[in-house]
Amino acid sequence: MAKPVSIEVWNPNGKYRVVSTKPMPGTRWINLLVDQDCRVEICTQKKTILSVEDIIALIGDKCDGVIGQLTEDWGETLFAALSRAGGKAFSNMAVGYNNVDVNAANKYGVAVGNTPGVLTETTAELAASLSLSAARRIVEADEFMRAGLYDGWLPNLFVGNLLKGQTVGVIGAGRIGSAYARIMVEGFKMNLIYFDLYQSTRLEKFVTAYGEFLKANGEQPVTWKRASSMDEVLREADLISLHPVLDKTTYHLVNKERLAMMKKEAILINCSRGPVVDEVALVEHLKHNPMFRVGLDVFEDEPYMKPGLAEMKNAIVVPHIASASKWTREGMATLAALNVLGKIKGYPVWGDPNHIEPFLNENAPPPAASPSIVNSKALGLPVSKL
Ligand SMILES: NC(=O)c1ccc[n+]([C@@H]2O[C@H](COP(=O)([O-])OP(=O)(O)OC[C@H]3O[C@@H](n4cnc5c(N)ncnc54)[C@H](O)[C@@H]3O)[C@@H](O)[C@H]2O)c1
Ligand SMILES: O=C(O)[C@H](O)CO
Repeated sequence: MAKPVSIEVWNPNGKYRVVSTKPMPGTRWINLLVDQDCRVEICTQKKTILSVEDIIALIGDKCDGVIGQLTEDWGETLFAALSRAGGKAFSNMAVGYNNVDVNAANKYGVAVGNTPGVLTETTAELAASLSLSAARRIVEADEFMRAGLYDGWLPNLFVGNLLKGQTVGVIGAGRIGSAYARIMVEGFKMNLIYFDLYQSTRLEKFVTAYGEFLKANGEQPVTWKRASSMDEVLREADLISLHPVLDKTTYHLVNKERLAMMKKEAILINCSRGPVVDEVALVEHLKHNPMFRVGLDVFEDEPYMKPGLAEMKNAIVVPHIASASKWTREGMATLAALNVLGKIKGYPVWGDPNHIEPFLNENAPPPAASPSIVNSKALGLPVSKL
């Protein structure tokens, strides 16, 4: 795209120019920017993934801030272009920001925003959906019905895994990993084993309390265990869900050797980032272990799947939709816009990215702060006292 050919403009005479590389759900995010004297330009180009050149064309000669997407390569070239245009504000419309070279942003004094918290339960619910779909072979059974193959009930038709009393493993018990763990423990009475670099005390207290409730009511209590290593989780769990950030320490965290550690009939779920799993090794493992199942929302080379994965009946694959609920996506757009607006207006940074609810209350003006700036310390940005 040499020059942006399709742009939707709001508040053309606004003092500040904010570019959004994609249309985003809802209109609150636009109104919040327009109300603060921003001209909002939304790229409506049909191209799904914009190139660096496309985005440079969008930035142009004067741009105060950009709202971008996790599919875009935000590094030296784009932050230099934004800086040349006078811009100091960028936000990913995502909580993950592995597509952003934060050191390059620091070099140009550009704030990097992300959207934590608003997608926690939505993502955890999708991971739970994939867990159940894999355990009970829902997709295979649906295809069977639609193919007209059903000719009556049979004792062994699509027999799957019972989750109750089994062990659920979580790798990365942060916001989403903890929310997923609670769903699977409370909803299906599973026992938890988790591995994280940090202790998840709140999650441990929840499982303990729920176990005490069950015991007091004559039921088998649930248990929790903090594993000393990721391998311990892989060996012990019947169902494992991956929720770490993607960085150089988690790239191919699940590889051929670790897949071999897992139970032959285990279920692996990945709603974090595709490169956390060696997908080539995963396809081989699925081929040689027909009772092993996966549920994948993310892929190593999105939008492509590694050869062979699409043919695997023991794999459920969906196109990176874990945060795709209306409320969450509109909230992500709002947080991303407020990150950019906050930097433009010189607001401080919100002090607690785990409690961003005040920014999502549609009946009240948002706090005069940027919800979540990942390089606020590096840029020496003030923290809100609100
Ligand atoms: N598929 C989707 O649509 C979707 C939606 C939301 C988030 N995500 C991904 O999920 C990630 C987690 O989001 P979150 O809000 O829970 O973040 P978070 O920061 O709250 O949790 C991430 C956790 O990973 C842990 N961790 C980091 N390195 C680890 C390692 N080597 N081993 C084990 N644990 C490790 C951290 O300690 C932290 O507790 C995001 O970074 C994003 O990439 C994907
Ligand atoms: O990191 C994220 O937020 C997801 O991948 C998209 O919602």
